Amino acid sequence: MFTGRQPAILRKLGLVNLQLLPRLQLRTYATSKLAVPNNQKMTEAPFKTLFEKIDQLGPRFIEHLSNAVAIPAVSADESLRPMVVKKAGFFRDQLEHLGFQDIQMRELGVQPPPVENPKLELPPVVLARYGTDPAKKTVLLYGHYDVQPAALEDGWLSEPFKLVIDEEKQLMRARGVTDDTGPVQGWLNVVDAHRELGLELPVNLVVCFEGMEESGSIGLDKLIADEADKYFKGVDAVCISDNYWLGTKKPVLTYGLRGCNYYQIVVEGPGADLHSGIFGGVVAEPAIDLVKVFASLVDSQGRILIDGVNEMVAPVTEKEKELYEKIDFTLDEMNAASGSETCLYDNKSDILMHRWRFPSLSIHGLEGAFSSQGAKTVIPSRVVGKFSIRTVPDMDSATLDKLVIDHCNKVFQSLGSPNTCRTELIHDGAYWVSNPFNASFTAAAKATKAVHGVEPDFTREGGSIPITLTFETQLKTDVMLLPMGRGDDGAHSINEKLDLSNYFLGMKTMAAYLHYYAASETK
Ligand SMILES: NCC(=O)N[C@@H](Cc1c[nH]cn1)C(=O)O
Ligand SMILES: [Zn+2]
Ligand SMILES: [Zn+2]
Repeated sequence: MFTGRQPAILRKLGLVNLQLLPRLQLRTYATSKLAVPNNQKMTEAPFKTLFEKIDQLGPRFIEHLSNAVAIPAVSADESLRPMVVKKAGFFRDQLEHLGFQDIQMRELGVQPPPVENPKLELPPVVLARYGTDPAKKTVLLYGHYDVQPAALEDGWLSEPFKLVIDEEKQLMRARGVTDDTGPVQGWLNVVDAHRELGLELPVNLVVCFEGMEESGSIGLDKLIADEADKYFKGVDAVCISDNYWLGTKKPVLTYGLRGCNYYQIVVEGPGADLHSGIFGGVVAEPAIDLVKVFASLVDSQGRILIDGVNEMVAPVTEKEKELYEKIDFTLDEMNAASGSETCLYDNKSDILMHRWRFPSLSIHGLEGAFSSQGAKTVIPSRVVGKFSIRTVPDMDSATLDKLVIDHCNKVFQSLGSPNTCRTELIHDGAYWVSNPFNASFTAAAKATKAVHGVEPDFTREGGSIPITLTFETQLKTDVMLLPMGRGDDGAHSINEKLDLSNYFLGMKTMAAYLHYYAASETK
């Protein structure tokens, strides 16, 4: 249990909802089983001490996270690029302070089109290593320090770039707490806890933190390919903590991701925005053309209507069907996470299959059109529609691009509009499916059992981490996804949160994973 000093410390940091402050009690997230594994190496580094140290350093770990999320590092917003760079510096400073070596801020050059500012520099990739002992295994930790956009007026309960602790719900709220600033900070805290104890890390670490993940990891593929035999030489396993449990109670380990091809449709016409009373019914309106193209992409049941797309999807096998039945998940959990009863499917298997192994098409937004309160009577002269397709085995990315662009061109042609329309890919990232039967997954499963007292479910994820497949193929190594947050954390949404228990138990699981992996029989 934290001491009575905690609330004052947190108040000084401005971390709590002040009305709730007098009742604030940070719990110690005791593990259900403080295992000392039956392995010689592990008994030298008993978890009990390590886990107690993680709890004891709680205020420091929350303060670091609070400082990190205060930097609005939104990679999709060109005007905020200096903030993304600032956040890279924030983590570099911590790495330095923690004794990491060979710290490099790798520049990736100018961001390729489509982009507003043709001279916009990509944010740096932060590389660092901790230890170079040839007798130890080497684990590469990948994470991203950029975040999705967020604005108070979208419906946040508090400023999105200010960490607030909700004492009643025992959670932290801010953009990035779960995706992916919390887990990135968590890894550094694990190193911090070892150092505070004078406890040697059981593995060498290589860190790769990027600032463009939420915008397709532009530029990172090349760096990884270039460094596979240099900076990343000798990496035995890659661990990524950048996804979520399926539900809210049971920890999971993840062996699959969907890919994501993100497109924009640009429709242009009149020379300027026009008065609809003067020009309405007289000029061809770009927004009308755009919604017609949008409407041709997908139906209200989520079926993709672009010829040839569904035909690329690998068929469902009987063996695969059994997998879904074993997963701990319910329609109620799905509804709770979406805050609605809008699910298109009424049973677990269909939900999981449509989340993990079928493609989906989402319409994200419309740039250039009136979107404020009130009733402005304008005809926008140029609109840009944004949509993406989550991809799955065996879809081919280049073939998909061609099918999508041909489809949009064909539909626009059929409108007979004098406007112009072009569809282009903004960025893409590959899907990834791996085999969860390797030393890294086994170590993570043991760590989960030791910390949470339950065996994890093995899941796939509907989201994407564009660089995952690149790590696997370029480094010729196993990649394992070890999520920290829960399925209802609201990543990318309003009021993104990370439960305090997930932050603390997550760090303990990360720490235990490193120890179990070090002790495994693989090197
Ligand atoms: N936590 C992973 C995540 O949120 N990934 C993003 C990555 C992305 C962004 N654009 C395309 N892929 C996701 O939306 O899945
Ligand atoms: Zn992420
Ligand atoms: Zn994300």
